[in-house]
This record gives sequence, structure tokens and C-alpha cells, in this order.
Amino acid sequence: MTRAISLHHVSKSYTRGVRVVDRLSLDIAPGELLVLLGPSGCGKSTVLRMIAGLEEITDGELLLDGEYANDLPPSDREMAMVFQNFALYPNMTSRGNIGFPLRIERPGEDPAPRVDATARMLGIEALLDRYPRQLSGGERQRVAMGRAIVRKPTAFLMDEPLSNLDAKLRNHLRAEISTLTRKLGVTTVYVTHDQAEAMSLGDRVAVLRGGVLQQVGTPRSVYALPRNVFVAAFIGTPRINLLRGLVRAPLDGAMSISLGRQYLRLPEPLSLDHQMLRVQQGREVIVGLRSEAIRIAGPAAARPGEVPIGGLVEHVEYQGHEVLVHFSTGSQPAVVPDLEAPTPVRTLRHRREGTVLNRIRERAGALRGGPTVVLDRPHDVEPDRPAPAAQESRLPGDLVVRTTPDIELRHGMRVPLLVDLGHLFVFDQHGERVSPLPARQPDLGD
Ligand SMILES: Nc1ncnc2c1ncn2[C@@H]1O[C@H](COP(=O)(O)OP(=O)(O)OP(=O)(O)O)[C@@H](O)[C@H]1O
Repeated sequence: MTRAISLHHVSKSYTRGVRVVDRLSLDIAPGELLVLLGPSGCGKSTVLRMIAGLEEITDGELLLDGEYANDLPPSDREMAMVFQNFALYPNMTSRGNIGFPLRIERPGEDPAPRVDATARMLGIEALLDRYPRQLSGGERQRVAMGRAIVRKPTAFLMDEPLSNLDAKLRNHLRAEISTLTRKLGVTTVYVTHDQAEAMSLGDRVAVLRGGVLQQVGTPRSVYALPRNVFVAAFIGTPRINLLRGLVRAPLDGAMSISLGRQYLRLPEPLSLDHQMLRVQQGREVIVGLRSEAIRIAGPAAARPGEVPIGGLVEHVEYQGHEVLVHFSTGSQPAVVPDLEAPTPVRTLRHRREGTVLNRIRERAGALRGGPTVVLDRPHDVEPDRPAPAAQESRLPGDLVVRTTPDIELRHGMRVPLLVDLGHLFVFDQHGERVSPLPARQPDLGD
């Protein structure tokens, strides 16, 4: 049996007045693998522990197969947890560790047949008589998985189970977990701060920030249509280019978005998404360009929907199969400081005049003790004016472009670029996506 898990407006406060999880609502279907993704401290583990019954729910409801379960003891939930640190008993062999939950649950029964079957499924028969200290990290995690599986739980709750392993093993075990949970058809909630892991594993990914759900959807949909600038910046490698822009929509001329010294002229006839940008006229926005939206080529090579800009090569990152080129285009990077920082939500929120990004900026200022980008300046401010953000940005340049290793580029070269406006994201001062239109559904064929 596998479970439907529903959270309805679930909140958690450890300290009065501070919600580390804030009115979270999520419906996880039976057999689904849902990944909870977010930066450190955003409340992922707390959510998992509330589902497991290891943490009390401060507010809201947890439903298991539609039944109210806030007060159900952990053992009655029949869920298995797998942790980052494996949590094996050091004085027991793998056989003892895997069989342990069975010996507790059914003291009179011989656990051996189920332990053997589980070990076969995981390919660890040869490890059954070894102690944890005689196992590698990956082997230990397989044994821990075995211990989770052997009880035939109704759900798996996995808390960064692979983060103690090296990259190669992580990839390998990630594939194993994916295959295994699908084969067993058991509802799985998987916590990670690694977006690549989330994207490759999840049927759906739920992105959390400061205890608040930002977006939930298939990996493809959250990548293709991030709801806000935080999700856009958190998902995707290399990280999306986020630049400060200014919408120019003269009544008698072409619409464009200024990016410091350069501008993107929106092609006519304007698409519906671009038409709707008219309401942002004169306002500062955040332009999001993933690296696949930009290519190195001159204006003559432009395809419909592509517009030219120029870039100065600042840094070339050779990665073997591809090269990441950092360009200076004379624009100002927009900073999303919450990406790595914990931001518990205050329930007694002091709602001041101003935007979300304003608040982000303030927090970042407090965290870093330095200046941060001004994202909601008055309308009449010239966008070309140098801003403090430029000094803050640690990476050279303001635009990262992915290209093939056969193109020879050196620091200081001026290079023509084409921007595909079909892949343009625009976020408003609150960090919400305004283009493509917020109501747009992904048309991805999935
Ligand atoms: N027992 C506790 N008492 C008080 N505060 C806690 C407790 N457990 C967690 N917190 C706080 O709650 C917030 C969320 O913690 P949680 O462990 O859920 O985050 P996380 O997203 O899983 O982080 P990480 O990825 O670093 O494990 C953090 O600010 C943390 O300090």
C-alpha cells in the first residue's frame, strides 16, 4: 500500500512568532516522488519531520489518505526515513541492521527471508555479514535503504540521503533510488538543496524559500516557467543571468528593454507577452536570460526573434564538453540574496511600504554588511548609472553564455551576441514573473 500525503496550510514555529514553515499546502499523490528543494534553513527537513510525526504541527492539517493525521503516532504512519548520515547501528552487521525493524515489529518471525530478498533487490547480498565500519559510504547508504525498504513502508521520507557521498556515487545512487522507488511504487518525499538532484529525480519539485512554498510543478515546468525570480535563479545550471532592465514603451516608437548601455528591441509585431510589458513602461524590471537564450554570432546570422547585443569577454571557463564565457555587456546584475541564506518568516510581520525585493535587499544588506542592488528605484533614474551591485558581484562580467569548446575566445575580446527573445523572462519589482504572462501554462508535451 502507498499513501496520499496532503498538507493543508501547515505551519511550524519553534520560537513564538517565527514560522520556519509558513502555511504550506501540498498534495502528494500515491506513488509520486516529490522533491522538496530549497536553500539551507528554508524548512525542508522540518516539513519532512512533520510528515513523519517527529515534529508537532503548529498550525494546519496533515492528511494521510484523506484522514486527519496530525496526532497519529509515528509508528502508525508506517513510513520509513532515510537520512544523510545513514544512521546504521555500528555493532550490527548489514543483516542485523536491515532486519532490525522487522525484529521490532514482528518479534516472533524470522526476518531472514525478507532481509535476503531486500538485499537481492539492492544488489548487496555480499555485504550482509559486514559491519558498517567495513563498508564504503555508498554501501552504507544501500544498507540504510535496505533497512527502509524491508518493512514495506507506505512512504519513504528521504532527507538528503546522498549528500555525504562523492559526486560520481551520488549520481549512481540517485539513479538507483529513482528506479527503486518507481519499482516499489511507494510515495516518496525527498529533501535536497541540490537543484540538479531535484530536477533529475522528482516527478514534481516543490521549491521552498524561508518556509514559504514558491512553486510546485514538474522539473520541466518550473525550469521553463519559473513563477518568480527566486525560482528562476535557484533552478538551472549555469545560473540564469539576471540583469536590471528598464522598459521603454514610447507611444510612437518600438518597445525595448534597456540593459545599461545596451537595449533589447522587442520584435514587431509584439507577442502578447511583450505587449503586456507596456504596463511596466518606465519601470525597472529584472531581465532573466538563461544561457541557452544567448549565442555568439553577428547580427547577420540573426533568426526571427533574435536581437543583437555586444559583449566583452571577461573570463572563459573551460568545462571539457562546453565552455562558459563570462561577458561584460555594460548592464547591472540583479542580486537575489536569499538564495543561500536562511530566512525564517516572522508571523508578526511588520509590513512596511515597499516591495519584496526591497525587503530582500534589506536582509541581504544585514547579512552581508555591504551594499546591495537597488531594484525599485524611482522611475526617472537613469539605468546607466553605476550601482553598488557592480562592486558586489564576485564573478567577472554580467552575462554567462554557454558555447562549444571549438570557439577560441580570450579575455578582452569584443564579441557579437544574439539574444533569443522567445526565451526572455521579465520579472517585476516584486520579483514576480510578468513575461511570459504569469497565467501561461507550460506547453511542453509532458
Ligand atoms: N529543533 C529546532 N529548534 C529551533 N529551531 C529549529 C529546530 N530545528 C530547525 N530549526 C530552525 O528551523 C529552520 C528550518 O530548519 P530545517 O532544518 O527545516 O531547514 P532545512 O531547509 O532542512 O535546512 P538544511 O538543508 O540546512 O538541513 C532553521 O532556521 C533552523 O535553524
